[in-house]
Amino acid sequence: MNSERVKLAIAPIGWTNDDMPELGSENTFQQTVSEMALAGFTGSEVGSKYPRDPAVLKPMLEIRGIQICNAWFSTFFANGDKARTIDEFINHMNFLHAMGAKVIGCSEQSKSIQGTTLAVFDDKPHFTDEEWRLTAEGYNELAEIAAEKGMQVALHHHMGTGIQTRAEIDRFLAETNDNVFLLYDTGHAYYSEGSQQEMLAILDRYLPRINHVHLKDVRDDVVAQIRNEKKSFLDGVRAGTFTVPGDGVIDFRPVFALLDERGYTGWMVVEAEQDPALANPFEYAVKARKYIRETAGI
Ligand SMILES: O=C1C[C@@H](O)[C@H](O)[C@@H](O)C1=O
Ligand SMILES: [Co+2]
Repeated sequence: MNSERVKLAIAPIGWTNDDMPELGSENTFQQTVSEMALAGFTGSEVGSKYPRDPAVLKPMLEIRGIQICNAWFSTFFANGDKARTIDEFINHMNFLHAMGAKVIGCSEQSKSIQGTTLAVFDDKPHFTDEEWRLTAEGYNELAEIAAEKGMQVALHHHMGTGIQTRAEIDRFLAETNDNVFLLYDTGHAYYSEGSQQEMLAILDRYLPRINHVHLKDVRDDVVAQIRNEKKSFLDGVRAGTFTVPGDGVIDFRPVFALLDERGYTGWMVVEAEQDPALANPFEYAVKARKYIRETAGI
């Protein structure tokens, strides 16, 4: 891959999991960002332990050679919560803008079960036509707001949400304007669709609308257990659904080849939430960095 076009980041969720803050509560912000840099990454997303004042955060990252490339934002358009979503989005966008990020990765969380004890496969929400309309309208508006700052909005397809499956990604991108992008997460695409082929089909079809990439690997045996035993998304994370690229079932070589051939420009973010007591975050960050160097050549 071309390191002029593609930059490598890692998410803090492997050190401290904001969805379950008891996982990795002992890991400090400074340890997290120091280990990211030591493992060879130049970017990060934002975790709950990061100082939220850009004047404080920026120098602490700059000294370690780390840039902020994105931070998760939850939207609630399908619920009809447009005014509150847009207000909070503007604050979030201004923070990311001050940090120099170009992308705002959002997830439509209306009716989401990702943080609950419900079965992730059986109990996921399905939007009505009206909920789809509200969601598309909301994202079109976010994209316009972001463009005023020279930024772009991306939708993170996610297990347990109304935009999880390949068909739901198709519908979202068909109903939104071309300036609404997709945050492509290998782990969620594989987990939802169940195969490398389907995961790659999403990437292949929507590459021109993909402006941010999350690299997660998946443990197939854990996914099978979650499906068969009707467990929740978070049960899966605790049991080890996800791991770093090169440590699970996904072959990342075709992912890197497609991105490279089609001129993808932006960040690839290693994002592998697992229990830090079982998977030492620094060790796994080094493992991921080595695998990417060997398979993507960057
Ligand atoms: O981008 C992400 C952020 C996390 O909070 C989430 O649960 C994870 O699975 C993910 O892909
Ligand atoms: Co992700």
